Amino acid sequence: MTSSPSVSTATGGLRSPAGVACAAEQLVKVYGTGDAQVTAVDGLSVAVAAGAFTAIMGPSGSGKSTLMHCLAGLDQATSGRVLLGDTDLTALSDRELTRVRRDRIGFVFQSFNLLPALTAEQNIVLPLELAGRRVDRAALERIVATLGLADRLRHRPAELSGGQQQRVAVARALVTDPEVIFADEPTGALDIRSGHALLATLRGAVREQGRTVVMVTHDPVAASYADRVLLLADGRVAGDLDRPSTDDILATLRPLDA
Ligand SMILES: Nc1ncnc2c1ncn2[C@@H]1O[C@H](COP(=O)(O)OP(=O)(O)OP(=O)(O)O)[C@@H](O)[C@H]1O
Repeated sequence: MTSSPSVSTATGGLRSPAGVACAAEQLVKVYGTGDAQVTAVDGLSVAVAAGAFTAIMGPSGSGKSTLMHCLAGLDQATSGRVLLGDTDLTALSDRELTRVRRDRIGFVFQSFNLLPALTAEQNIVLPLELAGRRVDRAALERIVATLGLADRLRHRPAELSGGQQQRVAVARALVTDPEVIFADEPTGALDIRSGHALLATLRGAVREQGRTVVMVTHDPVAASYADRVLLLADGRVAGDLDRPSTDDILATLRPLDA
């Protein structure tokens, strides 16, 4: 199966950028040199729809993290283009890329990545402070209320459960109102209940607030929260599922894992 022609083109041309939050065009990422050379992403083209929840799945080593890191401007492409809106990230200087990551992208990592010395609230508003932006108290209160964190704001990460810490990380990703939120195994360190609550929150952010979320996951149940599941194998798109069930995902993954 190849990627859906309505959202990506095999030739890498994005004819209609409207509604596309970010895209890879003929993206190649090679690590190392000589015998140690690994092609992690192999000429992949995909467009991620704005206002949608996209999951990226695939066997270990299929290039999921590499693709996400390139889309998020955390890793440099070897060739091809990476677009965030109309901005070609591959054409930016390091300084410009840092600014794009800070101002236009939100991140949620498996390991929460909260600063232990700061309270939950200080962690949440940190990206705004780093960018020299004003904290919009009303927007902050809305995000905090949606995530059920209102009575936890003065606590430090060590005083919070894993699920609460990850909700703080999601609040931190939402607070700058980024164009895309990238989540790397966001439920990997959570128990099942907290994991489902977090996924429901991410899905709510997409459905109710029109946010765009791209999530790498190994978990077919987590991926079933997404509007679209991209399956990678050997650095290429090997499947592209529209609102799949967990069973659909398992059936498509099985031959790739073999
Ligand atoms: N910094 C690096 N240096 C060298 N090789 C790398 C580097 N990062 C990734 N790779 C290689 O690139 C390939 C794709 O890795 P990547 O982490 O993107 O896969 P993945 O699908 O996210 O895997 P996993 O599910 O195990 O996290 C793998 O063969 C990996 O060993």
